[in-house]
Amino acid sequence: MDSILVTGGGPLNGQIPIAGAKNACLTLMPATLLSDEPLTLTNAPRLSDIATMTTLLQSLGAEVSSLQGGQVLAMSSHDLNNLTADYDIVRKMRASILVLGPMLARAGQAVVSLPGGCAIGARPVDLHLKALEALGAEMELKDGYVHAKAPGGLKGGVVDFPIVSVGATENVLMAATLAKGTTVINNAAREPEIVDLALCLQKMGAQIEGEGTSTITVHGVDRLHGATHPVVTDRIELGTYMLAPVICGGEVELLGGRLDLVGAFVEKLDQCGVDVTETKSGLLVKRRGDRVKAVDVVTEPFPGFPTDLQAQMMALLCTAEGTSVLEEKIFENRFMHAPELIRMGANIDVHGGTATVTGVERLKGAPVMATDLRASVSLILAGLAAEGETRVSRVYHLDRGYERVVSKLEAVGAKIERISGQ
Ligand SMILES: CC(=O)N[C@H]1[C@@H](OP(=O)(O)OP(=O)(O)OC[C@H]2O[C@@H](n3ccc(=O)[nH]c3=O)[C@H](O)[C@@H]2O)O[C@H](CO)[C@@H](O)[C@@H]1O
Ligand SMILES: C=C(OP(=O)(O)O)C(=O)O
Repeated sequence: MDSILVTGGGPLNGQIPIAGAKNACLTLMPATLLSDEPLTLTNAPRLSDIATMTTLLQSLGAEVSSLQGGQVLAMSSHDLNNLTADYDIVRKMRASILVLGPMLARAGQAVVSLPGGCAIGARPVDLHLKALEALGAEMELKDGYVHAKAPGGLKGGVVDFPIVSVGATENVLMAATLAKGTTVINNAAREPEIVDLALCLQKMGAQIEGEGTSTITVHGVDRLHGATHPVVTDRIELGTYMLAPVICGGEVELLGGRLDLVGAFVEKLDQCGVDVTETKSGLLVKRRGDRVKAVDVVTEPFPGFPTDLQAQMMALLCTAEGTSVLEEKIFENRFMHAPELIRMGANIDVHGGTATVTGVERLKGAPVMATDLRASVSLILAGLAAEGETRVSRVYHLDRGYERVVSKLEAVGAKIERISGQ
């Protein structure tokens, strides 16, 4: 197992290019199952999660070619010769459940392994199943698998989500494109990844209105055709690297960065004492003083502060002046980075879904363990600001969501290296 060694040091200066969004690409890829014509995605990120989705789609009979070093994914689902998403693939990645809606819509049946919980929470899929039932699907849970059927095809319906779910909105949005009649999705997720999916489906011939708002209306069509679509910028990778010059000092331009993707996050940065300026190529980030000020953060669905940036924000607030309160409202167990940050000298008190962080002047390097994707990168950010060396182990979590993290940070002056097999 590889680890990453970070030596805390001076300011970071230069440019970091931001990749296409993992979470958009993971829902755009299953959209290929909706059509027998090719779907090509450009600006795809090169990540292990994308490789896992590739394997899953191929196991269902789709052809997926990774071109231009992985930045272009050429997919074609002419024949779906297997309608079972196997446990051995699904268990690796929860986003695998996103093949359920498209398979059901196209083939009238699907068997998908239940993904199970993960380190950050139980993460049930009940909302995915109920939403598809509202479109006439019949569901049975057997031996750890969801057996779904829609013998006469899916029919438009009304979906009322009791809470906002990104994945469930994506699943039912894809399914509704081929359902007979009109579907209304109430309390839909508004994340940029949903808008990106809707844009791609529209290019494929889907009739969708209201994407980016809480009510999405889909008028079903008989078939979808091929399309080419660029994956939207990764707002979580963007937010993560925006924190690098804030934690270390210096000035970094995030190429491809867009303010509309990170509004709530930028608002918090401004309150902390950080300048974020739009440039021709992206966003320029610079800390105003020597040390940021404490700020309270509550995670919420978009357009609120994203849960996927909470760990990284905590790493920053560990060295802020004053006491910050972070409330995690999306996942019940998403503070596993806190004990590791405490090993580096942070002052953090966790009670249920609330973490109180009192800033210290400087963290100290230590061996730490990554427990999930965003926790891993928060420890790297903390290490960049700490005195001495920080070794982050279990970095396979990081490979799920950050491409070329070492070279991107090295390019702006960070002392960071990947060590194989440790
Ligand atoms: C691949 C992907 O895009 N992952 C993102 C997606 O995950 P994901 O789509 O899994 O997250 P959801 O928005 O569905 O989860 C929100 C909340 O709803 C709960 N829930 C969800 C579905 C369900 O059927 N029942 C249920 O109770 C979840 O446990 C969680 O507490 O959105 C999350 C919230 O922004 C992000 O942190 C993840 O990075
Ligand atoms: C939680 C995340 O991803 P996933 O939903 O794929 O586990 C994430 O991207 O931070």
